[in-house]
Amino acid sequence: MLTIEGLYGRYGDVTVLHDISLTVERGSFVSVVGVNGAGKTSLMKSIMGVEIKTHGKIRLEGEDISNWPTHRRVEAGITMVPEGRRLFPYMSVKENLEMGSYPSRSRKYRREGFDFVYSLLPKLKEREKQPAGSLSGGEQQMVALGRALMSRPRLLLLDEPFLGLAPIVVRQIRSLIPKLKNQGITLLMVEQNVASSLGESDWGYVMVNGSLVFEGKADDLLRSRDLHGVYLGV
Ligand SMILES: Nc1ncnc2c1ncn2[C@@H]1O[C@H](COP(=O)(O)OP(=O)(O)OP(=O)(O)O)[C@@H](O)[C@H]1O
Repeated sequence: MLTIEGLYGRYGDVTVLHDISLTVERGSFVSVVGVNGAGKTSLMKSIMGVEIKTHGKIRLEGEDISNWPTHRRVEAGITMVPEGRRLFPYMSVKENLEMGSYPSRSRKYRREGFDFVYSLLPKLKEREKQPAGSLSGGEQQMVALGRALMSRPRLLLLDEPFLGLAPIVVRQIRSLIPKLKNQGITLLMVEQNVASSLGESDWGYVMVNGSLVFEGKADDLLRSRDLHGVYLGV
């Protein structure tokens, strides 16, 4: 679904991503884990084509999208749930969801988007008239996820979806992952929370200082001493 080869990313003169190569198989769930400042968000932004200047190849189902503008990448089926959710707090849940749809497309298309999101996240239907800012952190994360799903993505990027959430809410969000996979959605998640992300994923990468330093089956990585070394410095 997604192949990245020899990717470098920079802000101005400062290079923060170094020679990244990564593959996400269609229908899989892949995690990239790393500590604060490792470059996880920069990787997500590179795939979406926002903010960061990149050099290297990004391919979606074999097609080179490296130089495509962001809107074209979204139309091709990639969407991102950004770190910190970035909701519009004074707008209703429904209006926030609508922001993830295409105003230019038919009403039927939008209705189908809502049907899809509400079938996966029924609680949002109950809350659709409520201002998004009045919801709990976990519910807001669901709205951010729902907004990303409105465009019916093939590849969903999740940037630290568990940040600041209570363990019970983390479990609720994790339980959605198999449902998303059942809908044919491929997932790439970046997280600091190793247990919550790797635990569910098919394949994992470990990022340190803007480079991917190990990869492997999630279970093997979770047991590896190297991973503990990255996190604990031992
Ligand atoms: N817009 C920007 N301009 C300049 N440098 C940036 C910008 N955004 C991030 N950086 C730098 O790039 C590096 C990687 O940051 P990034 O946000 O990608 O890391 P991260 O792993 O997502 O961290 P966090 O968990 O804190 O979100 C850091 O050194 C950061 O200071």
